[in-house]
Amino acid sequence: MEDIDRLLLKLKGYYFDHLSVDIGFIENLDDFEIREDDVFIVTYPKSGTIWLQQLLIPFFEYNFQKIYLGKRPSPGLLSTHLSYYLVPRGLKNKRAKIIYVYRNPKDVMCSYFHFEKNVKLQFTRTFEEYMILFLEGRVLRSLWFDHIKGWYEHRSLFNIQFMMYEEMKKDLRGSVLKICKFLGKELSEEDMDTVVRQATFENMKYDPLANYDKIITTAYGTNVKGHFLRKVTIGDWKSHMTVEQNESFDKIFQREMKDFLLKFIWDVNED
Ligand SMILES: Nc1ncnc2c1ncn2[C@@H]1O[C@H](COP(=O)(O)OS(=O)(=O)O)[C@@H](OP(=O)(O)O)[C@H]1O
Repeated sequence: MEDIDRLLLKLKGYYFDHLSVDIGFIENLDDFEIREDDVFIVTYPKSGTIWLQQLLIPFFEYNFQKIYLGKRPSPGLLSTHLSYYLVPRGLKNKRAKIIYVYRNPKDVMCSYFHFEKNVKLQFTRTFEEYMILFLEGRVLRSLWFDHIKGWYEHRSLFNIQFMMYEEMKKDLRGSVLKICKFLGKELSEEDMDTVVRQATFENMKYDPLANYDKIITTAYGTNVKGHFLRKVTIGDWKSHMTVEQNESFDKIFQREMKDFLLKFIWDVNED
């Protein structure tokens, strides 16, 4: 598993991408200026980052225009995969709002596996090997368990709203309403329809500005296979994991997530 370590760079106890990390920026992250009208999307990879961006960007355009264009030229919407302890001090002072999106980790793992396989030429892992790395946190952005537990257990430090990918999938409109409430904004029925419509899979899949395929090709080259919006489903893990793999995953999950309060949805038929 040595080549994994060549692709990853551990800084401050967290795995970054060796090729693209800006070490100076990470070293000085604590001082990064946070403005009160910033909104951060925080996720472990493959949990719905781009989806949330797609929801919030039109949302800002339609409703936050005055605030954003008048007050600050830089984007007020920022996304990060960082662990709670690495983010700027200003966020820990509850200066800005954070939306944390989480997804059941079996589907995260499968989505991540395909992503790595499709974009990285050097990636030769089998699913079995990747699962071991994922469960040990020897992947880009480190251990899923640490990420979600860190953010959730330190939630009182932040102005944070937790959103579940699967709930968004089952009730996108209800999820947008929840986000509106958190951001203290009201959408007209018409704006709500537009926001929801723009963030549906059907719209994003064929919109080159939303489906991320071009961005991925620019970042990783034209050898990239597959599509960024891949399965967009709940329970895809069932078509990847053997019964034994599932049992060993469950064992680790139960040990790591004992007493954890947030619930997860593992199956498309589950409420
Ligand atoms: N509109 C919509 N509806 C449902 N699901 C969606 C949507 N947009 C993105 N996705 C799915 O989110 C997965 C990618 O997650 P991220 O955006 O967090 O990836 S990344 O970490 O920023 O690379 C990836 O999941 P998989 O399809 O399971 O691979 C995307 O398909």
